[in-house]
Amino acid sequence: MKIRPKKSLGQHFLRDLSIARRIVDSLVPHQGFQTVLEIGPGMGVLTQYLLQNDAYETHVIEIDRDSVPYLKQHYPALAPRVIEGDFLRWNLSRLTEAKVAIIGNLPYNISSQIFFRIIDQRDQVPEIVCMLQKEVARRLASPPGNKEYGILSVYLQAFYDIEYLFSVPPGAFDPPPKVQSGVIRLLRNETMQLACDEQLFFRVIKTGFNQRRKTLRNALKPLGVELDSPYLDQRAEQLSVADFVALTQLVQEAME
Ligand SMILES: C[S@@+](CC[C@H](N)C(=O)[O-])C[C@H]1O[C@@H](n2cnc3c(N)ncnc32)[C@H](O)[C@@H]1O
Repeated sequence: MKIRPKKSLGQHFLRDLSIARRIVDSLVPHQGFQTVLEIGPGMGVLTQYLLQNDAYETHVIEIDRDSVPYLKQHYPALAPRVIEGDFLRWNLSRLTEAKVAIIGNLPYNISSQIFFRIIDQRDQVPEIVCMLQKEVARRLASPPGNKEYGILSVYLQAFYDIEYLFSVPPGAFDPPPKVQSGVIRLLRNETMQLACDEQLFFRVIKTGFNQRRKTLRNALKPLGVELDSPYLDQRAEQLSVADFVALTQLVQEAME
């Protein structure tokens, strides 16, 4: 018996097995993790290939109550490692204190929230491979100076190197989504420590992009600080992560 797809849970089941294998093969096991957590396994199309790899132990977290018994029945070896729960309310430390790689064909309606949760737990997450709406995937991997570059691109690129891997057409799913999909890989950039206050960094980025067509001189007015910097003549979408770090340091000094 198959699971009837629920729109509210963003369920579009991948039915193209060659794509499923390609997604799982995109994980780079030498990243120093022995545990993989799959978000939203559904009927296990990715899980079946994850279970074939002995380099790591696979766990899954699934919110759908119909999916949990399905997975336990079809993959008995996985049964003790099926978590019934909401990833957005769940801490990785409940699973292990060690590193955990994350994989998933994400529910597109909550993909940004999933990334914010991962950023909060980033020191435990060396690698993420996921499929999401193509437009969002492109945006996250976009370099500065591009219209696609936005708030979440800068937040994530501060901590991860992001690579757009390949696109997946709607016909590969049941039911087909209305949009194209894209697969990305994020590798934790250990060398880059955030050399500024993190909360302020997030605030500067958010404020700058809130009025992304304006120069930062105008867009950052809500911060209420007097600044003098060439960055102010640019727009938020033109600044790299390193530029935002430097700008945040200037804002911090001006606030002191
Ligand atoms: C796009 S489907 C992918 C299903 C399966 N991995 C596949 O590729 O066919 C997204 C999956 O995420 C699950 N899901 C939705 N919200 C979730 C949440 N907050 N936590 C965990 N799983 C969730 C859905 O029930 C669904 O199975």
